[in-house]
Amino acid sequence: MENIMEVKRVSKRLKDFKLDQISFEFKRGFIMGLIGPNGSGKTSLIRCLMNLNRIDSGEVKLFGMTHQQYTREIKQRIGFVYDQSYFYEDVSLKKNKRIVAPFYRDWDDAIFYKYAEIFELPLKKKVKQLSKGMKMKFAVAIALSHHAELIILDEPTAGLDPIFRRELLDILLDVIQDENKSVFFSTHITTDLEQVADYITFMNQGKIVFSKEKEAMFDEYCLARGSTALAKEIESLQPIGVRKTAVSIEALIADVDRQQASSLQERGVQLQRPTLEDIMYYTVKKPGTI
Ligand SMILES: Nc1ncnc2c1ncn2[C@@H]1O[C@H](COP(=O)(O)OP(=O)(O)OP(=O)(O)O)[C@@H](O)[C@H]1O
Repeated sequence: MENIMEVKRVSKRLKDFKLDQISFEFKRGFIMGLIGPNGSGKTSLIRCLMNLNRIDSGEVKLFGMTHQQYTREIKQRIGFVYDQSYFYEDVSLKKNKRIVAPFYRDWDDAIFYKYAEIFELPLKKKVKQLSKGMKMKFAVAIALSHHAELIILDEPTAGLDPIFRRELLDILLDVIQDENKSVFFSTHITTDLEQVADYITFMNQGKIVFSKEKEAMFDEYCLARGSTALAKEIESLQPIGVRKTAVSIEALIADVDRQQASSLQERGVQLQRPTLEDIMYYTVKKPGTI
């Protein structure tokens, strides 16, 4: 499958913050999740992808095109859900839809009304009268209504209740049933990514920590647990991060081979598959802190 997105050594300074040499690729037909702690640069990166932030150096290619040459064409082919509501607050949903639709060459009213029904959108209400979840649903309905090949969402599930969230994730999964389409979204809710993402891109302090296929990422890491008596054994494996209490030690380890694993288990170390949250926590956590 071809790349729908190619980001090469992208840097962007924003006062005292810097996106630093960001590189990753994303294939058509999949879901990629973007994670990272607060302030790691997820929104800034998404703004670069949308050309809302002009990059200082490097290259962003979407559908094989750069914004410098083809920004209008690129934006036609992206359904974008921004982290702030960008609709007219004092205007009804229906009117907002009428304002937005003409910007898109392939706008499809039938799809919009299909989602309006699924989401139970109160089309006559003003945007300002909607709950946060409803605003998000409206933004998603708009993003899905112009046959976009790539849907980019900045924290779409933030502040949504579990039912809304599950519905939205199902819709994103539904989008990629069409192999031509892809979804790229940032989130803090790592379990959402465990459920739906095919690829994970992890940022910290303006840099990419990794960008990997999800299952390959899980295969690479392992969580080791034991009593403090096993601390030396566990620490000799040069863990990425360690958490100690008075009685136990837990550590995230990369690239443990089978032989090492069985010898650790024989000595009483418990090994298990980490969650995405474990991987994030131990990678970001400074050594020596609790
Ligand atoms: N226009 C700007 N001017 C100056 N600094 C900025 C600007 N936009 C973002 N920043 C800074 O860049 C850093 C990264 O912010 P960004 O919103 O990209 O992070 P994030 O990973 O999306 O965070 P969160 O998870 O909290 O939403 C922050 O320190 C922020 O203050």
